[in-house]
Amino acid sequence: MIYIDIKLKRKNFDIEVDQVFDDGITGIFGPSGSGKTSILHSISGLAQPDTGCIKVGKQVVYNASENKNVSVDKRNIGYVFQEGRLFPHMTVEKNIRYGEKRFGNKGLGFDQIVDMLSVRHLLHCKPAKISGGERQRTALARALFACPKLLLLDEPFSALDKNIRNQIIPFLLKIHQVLHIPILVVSHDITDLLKLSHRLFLVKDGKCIGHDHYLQLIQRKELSGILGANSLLNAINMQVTEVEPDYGLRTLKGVDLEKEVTIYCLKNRKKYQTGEMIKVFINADDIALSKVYHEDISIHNQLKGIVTDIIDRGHLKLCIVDVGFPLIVEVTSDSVKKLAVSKGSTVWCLFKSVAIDVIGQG
Ligand SMILES: Nc1ncnc2c1ncn2[C@@H]1O[C@H](COP(=O)(O)OP(=O)(O)OP(=O)(O)O)[C@@H](O)[C@H]1O
Repeated sequence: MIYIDIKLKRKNFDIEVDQVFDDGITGIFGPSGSGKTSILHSISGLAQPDTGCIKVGKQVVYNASENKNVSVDKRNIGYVFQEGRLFPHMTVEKNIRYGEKRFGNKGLGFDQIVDMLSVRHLLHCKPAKISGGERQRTALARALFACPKLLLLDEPFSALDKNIRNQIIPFLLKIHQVLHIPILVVSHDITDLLKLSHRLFLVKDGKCIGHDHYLQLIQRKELSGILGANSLLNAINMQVTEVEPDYGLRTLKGVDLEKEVTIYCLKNRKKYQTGEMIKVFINADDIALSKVYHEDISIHNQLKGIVTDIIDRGHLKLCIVDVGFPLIVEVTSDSVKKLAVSKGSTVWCLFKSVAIDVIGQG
């Protein structure tokens, strides 16, 4: 847990945050200049709040009233910046081992970290000779080797293209699975954040305007300005149950759901194996609604569900359909009227097997 109750003067406004972050992965999202980095800097010790208190796990790292301000290197917090900030004159190995001298290593061993982040083959290279994604993995390995109690990631993907981002995300999920430490990630791309976590912390003008599950946040009309500008995304944990090698068609089963949900996915880029845990992403506007099941149709996925909520977005409506998990479906208001869909209606949610994006969970 991270407890943060601080005030910090900035040029155009004051940062005022009074929040508790759980031990999961939290995505921090907000307009440029809204104070996201200032909040991470306050937690890490790179900025000193004017008043308040910050506690990371059991350790009070800052308390203005007691004049307590633990220095950056004693806070045991891993911080990974946008461009990794590796030492250019050191090899990947020396970069990773750098934290050891200052903090010691009481957590994962060098080999375990190197294998977890797949950087063993790079150990003798200098940062200039490796790719952006490899540099970010090295920066993550260096942060982990210092055995942090908390990991802060400030725009860790922004210098990377989409394919490389999708390669880094499974490493972050794996880090969280293995270490169970809280991770706060700042990104201007909500899709990246949702690939990592459902929990979002929304910031505007230095204040928290929402800190909740994505599904709860999109239901709040006043947040549509900040969240509505982005394509809404469904993110579901699933397991591969069957692989059809000839067609690349995979059957995926929902994990920890009330009822079994099977969807079909066509992904040839990576060969996922039966039994593998993956995350599945479907854009809300790639899903169509129907009041009937269609026998003769090429669309592979038709999930039956009950509409639990309809959120008004002007000429668009967000239908939340319980198909075993809450599926967000974006359709025009006109379609909702034509189909006479309302709360409690039974509907089929249709989406093509190619409309699904998938990342492994490591
Ligand atoms: N050291 C500082 N002293 C005073 N004001 C600052 C300082 N650093 C940043 N600011 C201002 O505080 C505000 C918040 O900046 P911050 O970098 O925290 O926002 P951000 O949400 O991370 O922005 P971005 O998404 O563009 O990186 C901005 O208006 C910025 O100009």
